[in-house]
Amino acid sequence: MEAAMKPHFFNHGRPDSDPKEMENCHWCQIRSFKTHKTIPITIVNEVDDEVLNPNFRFIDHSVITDDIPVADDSFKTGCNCASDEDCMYSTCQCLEEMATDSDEDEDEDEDDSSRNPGRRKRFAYHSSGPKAGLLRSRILQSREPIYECHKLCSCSPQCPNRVVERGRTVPLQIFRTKDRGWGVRCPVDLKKGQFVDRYLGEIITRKEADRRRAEATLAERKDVYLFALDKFENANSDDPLLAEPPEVDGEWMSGPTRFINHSCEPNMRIFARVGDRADKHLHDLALFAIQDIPAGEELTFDYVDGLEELDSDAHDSSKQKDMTKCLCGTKSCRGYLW
Ligand SMILES: C[S@@+](CC[C@H](N)C(=O)[O-])C[C@H]1O[C@@H](n2cnc3c(N)ncnc32)[C@H](O)[C@@H]1O
Repeated sequence: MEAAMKPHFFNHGRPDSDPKEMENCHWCQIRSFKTHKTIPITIVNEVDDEVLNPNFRFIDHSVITDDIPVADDSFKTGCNCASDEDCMYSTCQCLEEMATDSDEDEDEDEDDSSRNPGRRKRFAYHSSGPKAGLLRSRILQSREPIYECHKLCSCSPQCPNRVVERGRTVPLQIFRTKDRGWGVRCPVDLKKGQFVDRYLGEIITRKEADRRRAEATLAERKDVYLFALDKFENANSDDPLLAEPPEVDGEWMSGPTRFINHSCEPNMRIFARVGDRADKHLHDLALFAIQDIPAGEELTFDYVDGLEELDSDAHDSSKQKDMTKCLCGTKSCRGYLW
């Protein structure tokens, strides 16, 4: 690892540095992100001599491939709330499809519908006090999508309904585990309901994802990095992208979340987050802490969260021989990843 870092720390930045070498350097890639000074991504290996695959590239936003249509700006709409505060209430157009209002939320400590009966908070987050900006418990326990304001809305970038939109706010560290390759931890404490980061990658058609799966020598290896954007999948939809949703491939380009390992007792969960509803098929995969996570604890999520077929395969002895053994080490470990 030290040898791999040397060219970066001694050469990159000099006027005579090889631009190609710098382009392929992981440290140059992560240092180029505008968040690097305040919330850096770091890479450490205190276990062995492994380095990250040199063909992997760090990116700070997903790359939409040419085959994926993006809605024309004329089809996009934002809310026209008069103030940022208005974006918390059911009157905000961005929240029309949020399932229910917040007064059903047991731990909602700040709902003012009793004081102000015409206005019911509907957005996904707590709005004030120590929990401000954290996902509300009812949503945290559900698998409901999160609808947020975005850049075409009339509200400001500080709008309380733009948590994922504003991006990662905590540093992350990629570290070498003893038995599961690389993993990820956060050097600061995370709170239950706190947004951590998006899962990034190349956004490709399902057809292309199937082609890549078939091309990979071991299909299981490829599946590890492919996530379908299927929250709104509807086989009968006239919209081909909802009938056959795209997938995100994080194998060769992604952010730090691509190195997060699986646990059968995870401390995070992925939520579908929608910005502009015209681009629903391109919803974000947003990772949130589902419990308080102390600084330095490994971050994990359940790779088969809600996928009953894979879950039952893990208990089927005839299928187990072809499955990857799970080493999460938790009490409720299913024994196999997939
Ligand atoms: C998305 S990658 C996570 C990063 C990976 N550890 C690496 O070094 O690139 C998924 C792969 O990590 C390993 N992995 C993740 N969670 C695991 C677990 N609970 N038990 C065993 N292996 C795991 C498996 O090899 C799996 O195919």
